[in-house]
Amino acid sequence: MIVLVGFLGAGKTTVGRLLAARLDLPFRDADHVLVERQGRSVAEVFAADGEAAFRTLEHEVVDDLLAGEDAVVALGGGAVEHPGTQRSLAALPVRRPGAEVVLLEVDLAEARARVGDDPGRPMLARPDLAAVHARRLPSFARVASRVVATAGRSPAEVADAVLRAGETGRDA
Ligand SMILES: Nc1ncnc2c1ncn2[C@@H]1O[C@H](COP(=O)(O)OP(=O)(O)O)[C@@H](O)[C@H]1O
Ligand SMILES: O=C(O)C1=C[C@@H](OP(=O)(O)O)[C@@H](O)[C@H](O)C1
Ligand SMILES: [Mg+2]
Repeated sequence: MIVLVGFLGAGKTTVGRLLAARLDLPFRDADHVLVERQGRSVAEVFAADGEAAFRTLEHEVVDDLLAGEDAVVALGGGAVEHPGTQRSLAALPVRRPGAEVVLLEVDLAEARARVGDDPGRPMLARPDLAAVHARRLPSFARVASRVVATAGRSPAEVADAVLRAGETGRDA
């Protein structure tokens, strides 16, 4: 199992799909599963129930995916903010030997350039997005067993780097 973490716009969903095709594994995206279960979009859940409720729903989805079939799993950028999700990710290598949590790195400016003002990503409306980015960095670093830079790389090149990083833990 490969689990992709990283800030919104890092390319988790895009690269995850490519990786799954290369590895001949199913692709699972926590946001897609949540939307399917809720019958509502991410933006609708944020607007009606708030971010804290979204994080609880997200945690349930992530735990199910981490315990489920072998797959490439893309998480949402804020999943690591939930303490239960942090614990589940930290426990993954023990529960599933060989499983990897891969951090796709992206700085805030690049992330913003990639996603524009996508109304499907309600976090973009936050005035303190820079602080959100900064406070997630230690959580990403704590849970990741591999780190892959995405700046200046196409999604296919990032997928290559993820596979290469399997040998060293870092792609550079
Ligand atoms: N390495 C990359 N370089 C440039 N654009 C990218 C890259 N990876 C993803 N993108 C683009 O950035 C946007 C966000 O990608 P997405 O896969 O949804 O990221 P995430 O799931 O991490 O939020 C999409 O428009 C996607 O095509
Ligand atoms: O950063 C965040 O808090 C979020 C990121 C989104 O996923 P992506 O990282 O795939 O955009 C999605 O889970 C939701 O909009 C919240
Ligand atoms: Mg995504």
